[in-house]
Amino acid sequence: MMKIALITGASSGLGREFARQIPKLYQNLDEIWVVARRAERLNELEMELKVPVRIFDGDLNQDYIYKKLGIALGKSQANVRMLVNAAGYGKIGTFCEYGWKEETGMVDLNCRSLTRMTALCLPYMHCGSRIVNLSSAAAFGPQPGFAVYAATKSYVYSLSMALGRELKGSGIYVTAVCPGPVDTEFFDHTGKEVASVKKKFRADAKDVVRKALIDSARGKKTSVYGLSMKAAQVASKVVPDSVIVAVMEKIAE
Ligand SMILES: NC(=O)C1=CN([C@@H]2O[C@H](COP(=O)(O)OP(=O)(O)OC[C@H]3O[C@@H](n4cnc5c(N)ncnc54)[C@H](OP(=O)(O)O)[C@@H]3O)[C@@H](O)[C@H]2O)C=CC1
Ligand SMILES: CC(=O)[C@H](N)C(=O)O
Repeated sequence: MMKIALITGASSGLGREFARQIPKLYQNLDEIWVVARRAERLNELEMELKVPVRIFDGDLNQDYIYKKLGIALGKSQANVRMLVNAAGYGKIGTFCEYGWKEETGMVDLNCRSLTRMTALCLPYMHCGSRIVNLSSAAAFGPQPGFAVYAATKSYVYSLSMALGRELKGSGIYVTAVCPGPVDTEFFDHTGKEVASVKKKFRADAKDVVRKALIDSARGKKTSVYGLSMKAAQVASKVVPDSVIVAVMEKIAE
């Protein structure tokens, strides 16, 4: 059986950082499989990494990429040691500013494709395998002006928690990674300027990923980087939603 890690969204930001750090922590991997649309970026990553890389360039909102992956998983009798679902995007702005295509596009990539990828890989996962899902601190409460994005991340958080519970006993652990703002290309695609407070306090992708991998190795259900985001997580459990919405609206101004 071929031991692999499969990473979506590996052409930039957090996904690419996972591809860089995973081989340092898991030295017995035969290959790393990377998924994203920009093939040239994935080629650069392949040149950079010492472990063999298999490139799946394609759009996760289309069927063909899952078919290609499904065939490859079966043919190589893959043992998926780690699945990182990092592909995702978010548009800043009110619900009515964007058409349905953009709103449902976020749902399709952030929720649907993550769910489909997880379903595709699970039969190839065994005791000790890890699923790392990129949720966000946005999962901790509704965000006016980032409504659909925050809702998709709540979905990822909820799914990760429940799936982790269902898999209890199988030795497969699921970790929802919930960072605050991280310095990646994510904010080049948000359509609008991000709130200044989010700009000021961006975490480094390297640190977020390092912590996520340690938390995943320890079988933790969530990985929350930084004191302020940990405080936000705790606050979300005790502060009423109406207050959270009002605070998030203020932050977005
Ligand atoms: N940056 C941040 O502040 C935070 C980010 N997150 C989450 O982390 C994850 C990674 O984000 P981040 O690294 O910051 O953002 P980036 O924009 O740097 O990376 C996004 C990745 O998703 C891939 N992607 C986008 N659309 C598709 C598609 N249709 N099919 C296949 N791949 C696609 C991109 O590759 P390509 O364009 O080549 O297809 C890219 O590799 C996301 O889920 C995001 O929501 C969570 C909290 C904070
Ligand atoms: C993009 C993110 O997910 C981040 N947590 C934010 O709310 O800015």
